[in-house]
Amino acid sequence: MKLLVTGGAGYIGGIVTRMLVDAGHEVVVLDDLSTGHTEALAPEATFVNARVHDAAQVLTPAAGFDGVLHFAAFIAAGESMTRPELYWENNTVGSLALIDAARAAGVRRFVFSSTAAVYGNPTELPIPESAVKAPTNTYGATKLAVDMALTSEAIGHDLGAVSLRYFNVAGAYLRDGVQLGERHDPETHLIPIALQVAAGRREKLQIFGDDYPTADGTCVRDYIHIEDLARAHLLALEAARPGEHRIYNLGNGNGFSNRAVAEVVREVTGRPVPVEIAPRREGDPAELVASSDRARTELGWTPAKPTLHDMVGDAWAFYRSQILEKA
Ligand SMILES: O=c1ccn([C@@H]2O[C@H](COP(=O)(O)OP(=O)(O)O[C@H]3O[C@H](CO)[C@H](O)[C@H](O)[C@H]3O)[C@@H](O)[C@H]2O)c(=O)[nH]1
Repeated sequence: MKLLVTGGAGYIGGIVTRMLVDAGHEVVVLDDLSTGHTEALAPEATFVNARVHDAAQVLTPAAGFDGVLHFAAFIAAGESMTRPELYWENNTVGSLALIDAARAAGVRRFVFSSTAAVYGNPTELPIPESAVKAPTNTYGATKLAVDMALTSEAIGHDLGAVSLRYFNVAGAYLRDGVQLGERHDPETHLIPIALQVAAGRREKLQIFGDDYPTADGTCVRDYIHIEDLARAHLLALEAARPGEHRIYNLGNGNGFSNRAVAEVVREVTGRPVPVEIAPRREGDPAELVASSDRARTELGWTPAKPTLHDMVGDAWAFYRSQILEKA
């Protein structure tokens, strides 16, 4: 297929692009490099430096695109509470412009990066796709709005849409001499920050809140390896059917508290990770654990690296070779 990948210079979009190219697809990457890195771009893909808002410049009827995979977004849940306008403008307004462009260009398949954050504090665990959607942060709300727009688009204009609701993505892609991993600036995600502490680049890990209604009082998340997550995108692309909006949770169904994550980082790195309890971060749900039964049944998706040790091990290998050794 000829595919447009937005956010292909990011952690997840960059890795999915490699896998799409390896599978024989022709890929054009659209990314404004606002948070992405040129090193993450797959050399086989054509790169266009533009915002998703301007996708119509590339996504023309004459260009003959079969599908769009839409990763480009702002993703820091904490920041989305202090700068919500950025998130609505980039994540929602930008996505609506992209959907318009896709419609005008006759694109039949659309795979969207949705999130566990759409559920807010879940009323049932593990969380099925049918659970109540009540986001507690703006990030989740901006993504839920796009999910709803895709449902309308599938019904109204026969789009084949798939939303993949990521739980917490971790690990790195370490294959064929290519090393791609998580690198945000500034870093806000738990595992990369804990690795910076283990590496001595940061004094301590601040854990945001220990008074949540969980076993040890810290928030609980369900981690998924980037390779398993990426593979689900290729399956989703094949599964897209005109007039249907399919939605799949992607996680392993195992909850790890923030304290437990710090412990796994200590075990894997063999280094101390001093922890300090800090105030809660605005907008954080207490516990997010996925039921991914639908993805397993309908997509035939099976995670190959379900353990947090594997994820942290790969993230640590990436961090040491790509960040510490090149610094
Ligand atoms: O220095 C830190 C960083 C994070 N956390 C805590 O660690 C947990 C995980 O936080 P992350 O920022 O790593 O990720 P989120 O759980 O906020 O994940 C959200 O954002 C992700 C993308 O960034 C995914 O989309 C995911 O589905 C969505 O829920 C949260 O309890 C957070 O408060 C800390 O205690 N200290």
